[in-house]
Amino acid sequence: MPRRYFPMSTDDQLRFPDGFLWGAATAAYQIEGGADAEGKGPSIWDTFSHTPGKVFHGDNGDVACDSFHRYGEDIALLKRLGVGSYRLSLSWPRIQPTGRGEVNAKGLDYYNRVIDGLVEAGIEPSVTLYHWDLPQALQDAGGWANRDIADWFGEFAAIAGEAFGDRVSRWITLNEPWVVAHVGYRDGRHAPGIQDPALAVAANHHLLLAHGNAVSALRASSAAPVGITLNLTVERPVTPEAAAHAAVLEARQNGVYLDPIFHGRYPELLDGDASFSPAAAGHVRDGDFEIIGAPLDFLGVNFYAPHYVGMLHADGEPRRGETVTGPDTVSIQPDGLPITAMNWLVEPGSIRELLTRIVAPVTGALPVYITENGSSWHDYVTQDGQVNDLERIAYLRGHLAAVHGAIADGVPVKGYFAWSLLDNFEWAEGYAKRFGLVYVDFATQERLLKRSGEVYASIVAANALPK
Ligand SMILES: OC[C@@H]1[C@@H](O)[C@H](O)[C@@H](O)c2nc(CNc3ccccc3)cn21
Repeated sequence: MPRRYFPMSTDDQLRFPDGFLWGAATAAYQIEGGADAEGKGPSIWDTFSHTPGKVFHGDNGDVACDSFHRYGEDIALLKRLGVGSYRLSLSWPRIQPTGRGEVNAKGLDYYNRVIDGLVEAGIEPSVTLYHWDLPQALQDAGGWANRDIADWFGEFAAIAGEAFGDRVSRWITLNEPWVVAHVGYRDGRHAPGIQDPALAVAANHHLLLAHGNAVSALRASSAAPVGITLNLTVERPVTPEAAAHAAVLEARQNGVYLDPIFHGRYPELLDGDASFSPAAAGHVRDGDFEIIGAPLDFLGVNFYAPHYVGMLHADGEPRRGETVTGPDTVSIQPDGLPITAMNWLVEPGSIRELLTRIVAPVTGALPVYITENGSSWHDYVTQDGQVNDLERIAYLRGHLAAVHGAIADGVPVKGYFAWSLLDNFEWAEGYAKRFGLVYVDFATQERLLKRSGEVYASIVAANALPK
């Protein structure tokens, strides 16, 4: 990969390339509330969050950050941050209450208000079509395990493209299809809460078909660039013996999306493994890879933390910091690395490794956006009304420096979206885990810019990271 030179740093700061896109991200179910407002149909997360035992503390997204009503406050906060773009997602059941056919005009009206407000504020709308909140009526028809969903999603994409395509600056078809398939259908920690590897591997393939149909539908209805967002993993073997296992884990999470999209096949490393490879499970039909491989304008990458993996000791006993993950494998929490409130490791160099070792060899000159990166900490408001989230600031600075390093290595990273603009509904963790640059008091819905938000705003304004 050619090393790209531009005056990227001076003695006291790391300067990002001119035109680098700074943003912040959210998702519909996590911030909107208005769960049944103005004709919105139920989503699988409405169902899941109201199912006892599924979400911490019994939390749900009925109100969330009340952005259905307070989107103007959110836009004002985006302006305060000075970001060039806001990554939001559309609630499919707010636009199509049953996921097929009838369109809810009031649902379109809401997103028109938000998108018009962003455009008026000079902030580019980066719109994710699907961020996990499937219409419940489609789940009742099999959800992502039903191959017909590829057509249902294509229809939804066409509606969105025709309604908003004249003002959207970039489209993301899916957010993290791996989580949708494997956390929703394999381990069941997320909606729809299914634990069935066969359905998970089917969903893996149908999500890609749906993605391909959405690319075509958006191309027909909007001039804006189109991409997909993948949560790619960095698996670090702690011994040479664990290297093969690490490669399999990366194939199971990265390869099952990167390879079909960019290489027209599933990972050879998974050949014969019907529980992870849709090809081995018999889901691939003639013409599928032509649909899935629709050329993209960019790749979105979500990344938070690396994983360390090793082999179980001969005595079969996991050591301190080791968790058994298979007959002879363990995941490892290395000593000495900070961990966030989500128990995720803080190791900024891993995002540079992800971009240089895993992404760039596949995407080449294709633009890459970090569509999510951030951290959760035990934030609180001090007596003098501040949130001094120093750990989040350290995480942010470390990861931006590493992204800067990847750019210097020649990876064409064109933008960075902080996760998240707001503290919000953190899926199965409910409101207990805060990722926002803005603190939300859920009792009053008051928003308060954290110290990290102030620091991010200064980085954005300078297009540089002070050393
Ligand atoms: O958990 C933080 C965010 C979440 O709020 C976003 O909606 C979602 O896009 C997101 N993805 C990840 C990374 N991947 C992941 C892996 C397993 C379960 C959940 C998320 C983190 N996050």
